[in-house]
Amino acid sequence: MLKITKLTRKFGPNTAVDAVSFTVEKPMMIGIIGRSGAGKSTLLRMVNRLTDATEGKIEFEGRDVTALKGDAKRAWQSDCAMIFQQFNLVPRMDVVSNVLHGTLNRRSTLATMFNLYPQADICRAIEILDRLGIAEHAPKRAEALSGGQQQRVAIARALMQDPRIVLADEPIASLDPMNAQLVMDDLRRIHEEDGRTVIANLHTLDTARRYCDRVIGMLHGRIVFDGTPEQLTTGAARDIYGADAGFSETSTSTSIETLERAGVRAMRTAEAAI
Ligand SMILES: Nc1ncnc2c1ncn2[C@@H]1O[C@H](COP(=O)(O)OP(=O)(O)OP(=O)(O)O)[C@@H](O)[C@H]1O
Repeated sequence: MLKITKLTRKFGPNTAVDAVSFTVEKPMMIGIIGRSGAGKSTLLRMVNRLTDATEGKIEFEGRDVTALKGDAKRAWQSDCAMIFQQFNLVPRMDVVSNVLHGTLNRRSTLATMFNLYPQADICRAIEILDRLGIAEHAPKRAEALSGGQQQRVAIARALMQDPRIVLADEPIASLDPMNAQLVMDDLRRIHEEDGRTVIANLHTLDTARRYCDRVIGMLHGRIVFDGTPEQLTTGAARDIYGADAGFSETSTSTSIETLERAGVRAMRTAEAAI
């Protein structure tokens, strides 16, 4: 369904992404790992068409995504929603309006100017927030929510676009371990329950191993590993991080503790009461 061929992005003399090729045949959850500057963000931004490729091709179900312009490009950006490390919400706007922003690409300028949202969209936004366990925060300003809650609002905004692919650029890098787990659980559910492909840049090995069906490792803009979590041995990780024999996995660990599902549910219930 998604085919990336020799995708390259140069910034002046620096090649951020260097002839990257991979194919996603069926919906799955993919983690992209690698040290800082390996090219992970640039790769995701090219897939979403936020950044133009210098060379190479992106195809989705036979369609050349790299060639899309105007409305067709915006439609593609709805099909592959993006989630960012810093949530990118409008802080002073209420949660439900932030979620409704996910429909921006298919609304008229006039409707956007006057903040006119169809009733059906408002109901859907609340349903999505409810599914993510944060419906009770719908009227609050986004800035009043915790980081973990804000990232779940960002996920809700992405789901509002009904995307085929969800691209997440370091979605848990700013979160504490418990909230990181909630967000990763949500991304996994979005894949399993909705059949959406999730591609997430992750800065820690343990998260990639635990949540992903497939892990892609990048080093200096190139793919140096593409396999299952089981194939991601310490030796393979050492190659990805370009580390010497003293490489330690703990330096790439989030220490996400294994929280019992009941514990997570208890936290969600407590949050609902706030
Ligand atoms: N807009 C830009 N202009 C110039 N250079 C850039 C730009 N964006 C990225 N780069 C460079 O491209 C390389 C890859 O950056 P990128 O952000 O994709 O890496 P990354 O693996 O996502 O790293 P991090 O985890 O730190 O975000 C880096 O050398 C970076 O400095």
